[in-house]
Amino acid sequence: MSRLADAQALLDGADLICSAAEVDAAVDRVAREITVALGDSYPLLLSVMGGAVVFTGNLLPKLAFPIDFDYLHVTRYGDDTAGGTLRWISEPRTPVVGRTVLVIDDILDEGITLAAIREHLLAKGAARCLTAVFSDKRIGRPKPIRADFTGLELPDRYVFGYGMDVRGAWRNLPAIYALKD
Ligand SMILES: O=P(O)(O)OC[C@H]1O[C@H](OP(=O)(O)OP(=O)(O)O)[C@H](O)[C@@H]1O
Ligand SMILES: Nc1nc2[nH]cnc2c(=O)[nH]1
Repeated sequence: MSRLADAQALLDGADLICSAAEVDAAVDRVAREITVALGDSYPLLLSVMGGAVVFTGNLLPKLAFPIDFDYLHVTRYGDDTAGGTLRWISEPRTPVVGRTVLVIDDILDEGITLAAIREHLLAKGAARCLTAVFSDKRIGRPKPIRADFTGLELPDRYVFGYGMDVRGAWRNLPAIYALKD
């Protein structure tokens, strides 16, 4: 099959688990919560590439207070559906020393990625490191970190859409889908 046909077959065989309207409502709520918590602190927002790109792009215009913005890039899934070793691809260029930092990511699954990022930023001198995730997967096991702001809880299935890929595809979907178990 071609890559195009492969990608279409993945979507056709998946379940819609969260509509675009539910996604948008969750992002609105998270934006309000972040505004209450951080509106006076001129935070540095760090988006975790590449999955957080859609959440970040929708969240930022809803924050009506001054922020600095930068990104970092780490990955541990690649095109796979199971996580491996965390790889740092790029560090934020903006110094974090003494800053209130808000890390923005698309999904908290086992929590390994976000816990490592938080530890790294605090070790580099961030005064405070908060985290906002678009989604938190109910994995039924303890995680090494809890997000300070969470959009949606998702079932323990491999999900995609709204920034999250399946075999590299479909980050551009406005709703959330899950592969069949
Ligand atoms: O909680 P964990 O089990 O550590 O998984 C969460 C991470 O997995 C995804 O990144 P991925 O490694 O797929 O990179 P990507 O953002 O480029 O897709 C996602 O964007 C999170 O950063
Ligand atoms: N696309 C995607 N990335 C993930 N990273 C960790 N869990 C997931 C998941 O369920 N889907």
